[in-house]
Parts: sequence; structure tokens; C-alpha cells
Amino acid sequence: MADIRLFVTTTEVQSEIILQLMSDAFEEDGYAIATMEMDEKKDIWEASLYLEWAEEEAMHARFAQVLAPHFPDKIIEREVIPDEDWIAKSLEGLSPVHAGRFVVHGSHDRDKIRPGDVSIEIDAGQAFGTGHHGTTAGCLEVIETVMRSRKVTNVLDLGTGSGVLAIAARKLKAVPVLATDIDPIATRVAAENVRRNGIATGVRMVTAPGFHSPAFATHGPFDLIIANILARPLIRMAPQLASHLAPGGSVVLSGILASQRWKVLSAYNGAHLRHVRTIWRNGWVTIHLDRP
Ligand SMILES: C[S@@+](CC[C@H](N)C(=O)[O-])C[C@H]1O[C@@H](n2cnc3c(N)ncnc32)[C@H](O)[C@@H]1O
Repeated sequence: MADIRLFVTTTEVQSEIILQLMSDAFEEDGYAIATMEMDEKKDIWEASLYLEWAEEEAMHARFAQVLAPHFPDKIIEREVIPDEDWIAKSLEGLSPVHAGRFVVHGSHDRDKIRPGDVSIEIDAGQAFGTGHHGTTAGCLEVIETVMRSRKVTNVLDLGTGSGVLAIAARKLKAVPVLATDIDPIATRVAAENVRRNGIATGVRMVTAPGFHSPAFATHGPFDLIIANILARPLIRMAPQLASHLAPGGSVVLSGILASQRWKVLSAYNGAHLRHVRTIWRNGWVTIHLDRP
């Protein structure tokens, strides 16, 4: 868990540029980066870099260096992240998110579910995936399209976070789902969310970085692979991901900034997958590919 948030105050347009600069500079090293809207009417956003105490001085200097050529006047501010469940605190009270027929909501909004909604209950917690991020919502939309229009019998959710996408797939169709994450806290939280959503069987959780677990061979090949991670690891994993995809199967990729989509597409075309559709949400894209 990060101790410090370094951030600059921006506009929405600037925040997308800064997110791209930060992603180029820090993503490979595994730093969490984010942009957040602080005041919709005044167009005030913050672009943030999360890190640990010991790295602050060095990372402050690197952040300043990254911003200098484009935004020399930006002042980097810092916030000490309180030693509590800060994600839950900052997100509590969020309203439900609609993506296709899915509605992702906190327990406080159970009564807002309407007939015909496919509800997914996720309380903000220590794992990514309340549906509010454009990448999660984009994946939900594409998952619904794929599961309604194609034969899906076996699903992999790589980088499951809160488990939201695994739960979505299992709620649409009673097929086996393997859900994995590099972060053991995420797999624990995801398993709790699976149970809270009334799913007793069919979703298997595994903690593993990328494809480094025998579980992929045991449970695969998959005819739907969902991976909402980040562009660079997705590019690196293209050959392995494709090797676990069944003939005729679909891949849903997200965590990709609009400007990174060509590189991701080129890596997956190189792994013999074909582009079907790209959808955009808040500067992020979700890409659907298939194996012809
Ligand atoms: C952006 S979140 C997506 C969470 C959820 N699937 C969603 O769509 O909201 C990315 C998740 O991928 C996990 N992750 C990052 N790199 C990974 C890797 N190499 N292998 C497996 N999981 C990874 C992170 O721990 C995080 O939980």
C-alpha cells in the first residue's frame, strides 16, 4: 500500500496529457497513477502518483522532470495517505454505475436495482473495480456483447481486482471462470465479493503474476479472456495470452489509454488475433479481439 500521494492540479484536458506522460515514465516500474475529477463545474482535476515514504525524494524529482518540458509551472503537492482503508473512505457513497444491463453498486444502493438489471454488489475496498473507472465499465459492456452473441463456455479474468468482471461473466452465464491477480489482497477481496453476490460455485481464484501458474493449463483453454491491466504488461503478455485462447475465442483488453491502442493492437495482431471493436470511455479504450 502506498504511503504518499504526489499530485498536480490540472484541467480535464491537461490531466489526460499528464496521465500519458506519467504512464510512459512510471508504469513500467509498477507505480500506481491516477487522475481524479475534483470539481466538475470548475473543471478541476488532480493527476496523482502513489509511492512509499522511502522513495519520495527521488520520485518527486522524477515527477518534476517528466512535467518540466510540458508543464513547467505545475507545482507538485503531496498528501500523506492516512493509515486506514483510504480507498474505501474516498469512494464510500458512490452512486451505481450502469454498463449495458449490468449495474455495479454498493450495498447502500441495493434498493435501486430494477427488474432486468444484472446487479453486481461491490463495496469500495482494497481492490480495484467498483465500475466507476472507464476501463471496468468498458469491459462490462463488451463482456455482455460477447456473451450474448458468441458461444462462451470457459472464462479467464486476468487481473481480477475486486472480482467485478468475473462476477459479471458468471452472472450472465453459468460457465466456469478462472479469476487471477498478482496481488493476494485482490484475490481475497474478490473471493469475498463472489460470495456476497450469491455465487457459491464456478469461480476459482488464483494469485499469480501473469500466466505463472499451472492453473492456466489446468483450466484452459478459454474462449473468453478478459484482461484489464495496463498497456505495457498486456503487450508483453500477448503471445502467452493468445496461447491460452481457444479457436473462435474472444479477448477483451482494457487499461489502455487511447494513444496506446495501436501498439496493443499491433502486439495482438502479431499473435494472430483480429480486431473486432474498440470502445472509448473517459480517455481509456477497451478492445475486443477474436481468434478467427
Ligand atoms: C485495473 S485493475 C482491474 C480490476 C478489475 N478487473 C476491473 O476491471 O475493474 C488491474 C488489476 O490487475 C492486477 N495486475 C496487475 N498486473 C498483473 C499481472 N501481471 N498479473 C496479474 N494481475 C495483475 C492488479 O493487481 C489489479 O488488481
